[in-house]
Amino acid sequence: MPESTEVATGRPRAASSDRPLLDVVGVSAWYGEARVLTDVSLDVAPGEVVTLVGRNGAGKTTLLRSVMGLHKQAQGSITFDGLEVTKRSADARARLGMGWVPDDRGIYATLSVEENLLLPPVVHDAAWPIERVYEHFPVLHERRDFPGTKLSGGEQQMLAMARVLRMGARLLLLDEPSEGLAPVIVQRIGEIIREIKGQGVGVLLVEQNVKFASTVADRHYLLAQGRVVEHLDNEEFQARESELLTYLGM
Ligand SMILES: Nc1ncnc2c1ncn2[C@@H]1O[C@H](COP(=O)(O)OP(=O)(O)OP(=O)(O)O)[C@@H](O)[C@H]1O
Repeated sequence: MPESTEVATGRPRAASSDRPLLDVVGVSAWYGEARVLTDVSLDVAPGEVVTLVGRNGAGKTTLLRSVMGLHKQAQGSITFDGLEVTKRSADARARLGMGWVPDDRGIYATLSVEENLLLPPVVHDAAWPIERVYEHFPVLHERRDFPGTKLSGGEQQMLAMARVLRMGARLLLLDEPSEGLAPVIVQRIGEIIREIKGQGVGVLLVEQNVKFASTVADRHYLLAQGRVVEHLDNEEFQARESELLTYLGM
C-alpha cells in the first residue's frame, strides 16, 4: 500500500508513483455562474485504485467528467501518461487510453454482449483481446449472445468496464460502479477491479459505498463542496470508517 508523502507543492501523492498515470492540478469547474469545483488536485498511478468520496452534490461526478473532458466549463491542468490533455476532446482522451464508464453504463440494449464489446473501435495498443476480456469476465462469455436488455445491473457494469478495456483503456474512470447492485455482485465487481489493477490499469472511482471503497482502493480523496478536504491512504480510511459513514450520512 503506498504511503502518502508531501511533495514540494504540499500536495499529497502516492510514494510509489514515479510518474502518475493521471495528474490533475488545480481543477475548478462551473455550471453557469455556480462554481462547483475549486482547485482540485489529485493523481493516480498505474495499477492504483483511487476513490473520490463525498456527500451528494460534493462535485464527484463533475470532477470525473472534467477529467474525461466531458464537462467543458472547467479550468486547471490534466495530464495523462505525461501528456497534457486539458485542451483535448473526450474522444482524443479516449484514444490515449482514458476509459469512461458512466453511471448509466451506456449499454446498447438491442445489441448482444459481444456486439457491445466489439462495436467501439480499438483505440490503443493496450487494448485487451476479446479472449482476455472473457478470461477476466467469464459471465460475459456465458452471456455473449444475450441482448443488453437481458443483463442484470451487475452484468451491465461488467460489460461497461470490459468494453473500455477492450478499446485500450489504461485508466478507468468509474462513476459509482456499486450503485444499485446486490452485495454479492458488489463483491464480484470489487474482485474484478483488483484484477484490473493487477494488470497495471489505474482506476479512479466515485464511490458512496465506504465499505466497498475500502476493499478495493489504495487511496481516497474526500471531497466537500467541490474541494479536496482530506487525502487518506486505505489504512487510515479503514480506521476512520465509522466517522466517515457518519459524515457521509450513512
Ligand atoms: N447539470 C447541472 N446544472 C447545474 N448544476 C449542476 C448540474 N449537475 C450538477 N450540478 C450541481 O453541481 C454540484 C456538484 O454535482 P455533482 O453531480 O458533481 O456531485 P456529486 O458529488 O457527484 O453528487 P451525486 O452523488 O449526488 O451525483 C451540485 O451542487 C449539483 O447540484
